[in-house]
Amino acid sequence: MEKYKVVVCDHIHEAGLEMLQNDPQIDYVFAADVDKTALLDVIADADVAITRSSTDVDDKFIGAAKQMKAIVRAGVGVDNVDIDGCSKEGIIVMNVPTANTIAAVELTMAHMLSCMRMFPYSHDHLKNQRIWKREKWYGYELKGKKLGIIGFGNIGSRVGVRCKAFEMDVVAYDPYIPASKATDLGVKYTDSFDEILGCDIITIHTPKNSETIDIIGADEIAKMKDGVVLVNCARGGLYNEEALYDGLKSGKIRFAGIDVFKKEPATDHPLLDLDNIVVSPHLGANTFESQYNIGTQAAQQAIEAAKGIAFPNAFNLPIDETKIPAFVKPFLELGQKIGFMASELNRAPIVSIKVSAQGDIAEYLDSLSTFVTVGTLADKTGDTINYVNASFIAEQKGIKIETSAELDSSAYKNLISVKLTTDKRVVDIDATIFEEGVQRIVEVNGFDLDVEPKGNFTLFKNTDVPGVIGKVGSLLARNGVNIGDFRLGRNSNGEALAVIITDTPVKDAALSELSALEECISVDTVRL
Ligand SMILES: NC(=O)C1=CN([C@@H]2O[C@H](COP(=O)(O)OP(=O)(O)OC[C@H]3O[C@@H](n4cnc5c(N)ncnc54)[C@H](O)[C@@H]3O)[C@@H](O)[C@H]2O)C=CC1
Ligand SMILES: O=C(O)CCC(=O)C(=O)O
Repeated sequence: MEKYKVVVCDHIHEAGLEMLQNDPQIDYVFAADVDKTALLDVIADADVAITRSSTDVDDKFIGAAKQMKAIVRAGVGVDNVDIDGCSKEGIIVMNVPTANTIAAVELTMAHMLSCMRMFPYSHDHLKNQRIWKREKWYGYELKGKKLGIIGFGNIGSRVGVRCKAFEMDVVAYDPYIPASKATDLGVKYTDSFDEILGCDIITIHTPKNSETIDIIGADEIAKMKDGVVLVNCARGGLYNEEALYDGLKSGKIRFAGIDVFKKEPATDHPLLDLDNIVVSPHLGANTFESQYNIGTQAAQQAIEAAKGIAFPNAFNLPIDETKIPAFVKPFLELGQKIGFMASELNRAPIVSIKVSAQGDIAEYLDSLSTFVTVGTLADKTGDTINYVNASFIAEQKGIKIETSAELDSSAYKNLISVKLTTDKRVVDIDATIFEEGVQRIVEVNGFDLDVEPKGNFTLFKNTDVPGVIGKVGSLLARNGVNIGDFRLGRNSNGEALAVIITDTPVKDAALSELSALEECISVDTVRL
């Protein structure tokens, strides 16, 4: 069995580590406590690395990662990942985009309220200095204040919604969204940065890049209202730190709530000397809920990437973004996944791969076919497959690749089908993505299904007679296997196909028992 090395470079939730531990094909190394120089040796033969903001993926890291296929940034910001450098070495960079959104939103609210009511200071006064001085702690209300949000993405937009509930007058500045994204939420949209600078409170939620570094500097602060409040729970350096310090020192900025610093850890930062600032040590993602979500999603993405099943949330897939619209990208990922699934269900020398598409995605058949081929051949040909060499390797192996744009005859807006022919049999899988981004396998070998391509799959085909579901259920229970989901498809030949998704992989002994059932036609497993 092929094994893959995944190095966890920073702390992630235990549940994510367990997922890596429980996958028989993954050898994982927990290196969060390893010194960053020693880490370079640990990653030398790694297939995938999971990183957070404490690990910079810079030229040293990339140079040391000789076999790396992918990096999963367990969080949103990839400003500490050299994406171009990774692309040059063929390393795919992924993030986990929305798992910590709510945690960052709520921390922003905590900072905003702390700035208005100064309660970290009054808390310290009472708790640590034992002073009861109510007249010292007059603050301000959020109600009626004008809030300027710079960057109206996942976090900024949710901050906007919460601030509307506080009866604030909310205005968003984000040149990369349609105005309706704000106005639909009852938030005013502006394309005037000066309007934002004129607000009572300003909060920023953009990525950190060449356009946003120092987006607020001395000149912008000079244009602000006296007594403005600034919040930054996005990235250090979006507000120029020297200008922020001067503004706070002079009292032009009344208060600031800051979670992030240009250089972290920031234990010796001049901003910490001021007494009109509330700070936290980059805690935007620090809730148990978000760490669970990020840890498990990062582990899932790392497993999929290591095996070549899919590269979800990738930044640098070899796709020309100007030629391939955003809605097609998830279908490419899905195509790779069902290509992988088809080849796992049909483990024999491959004769041909046929990729068909219906709907608007049919225009992008060549790209779909490349991704399906990568998934199908991932680690099955003894070669390292990537998006550049996939069709070349297929050709070298004598595998015929066919594509076809089908007529729109199905009930689905877009449908991708993979038909994998080996010298033993044919496996045919159809899949789609619904409007909400939900991936679904809708047909396997002529059996209609409705199942998410994720988890430990056992495909049990049987003669369609009464009592089989009960037998299969109790057999698995006897073998200590818990069923998470059970989907059934039937055909007109008196056969049924059960797709059983289990919490843990079904072991060989149980598979043999399943095959021995008199109704059984075939049993296959695949882990996605
Ligand atoms: N403090 C913490 O622990 C955390 C920090 N973050 C950071 O928060 C920030 C926002 O994250 P998300 O909302 O998830 O990202 P997102 O990608 O959903 O939203 C970012 C928004 O910024 C906009 N934007 C880009 N350039 C802009 C510009 N020049 N002016 C105005 N808007 C611009 C984009 O159009 C987008 O709508 C990121 O920097 C991320 O790294 C995220 C999670 C936790
Ligand atoms: O967990 C981390 O590394 C911090 C979270 C963060 O800043 C992000 O997701 O962008």
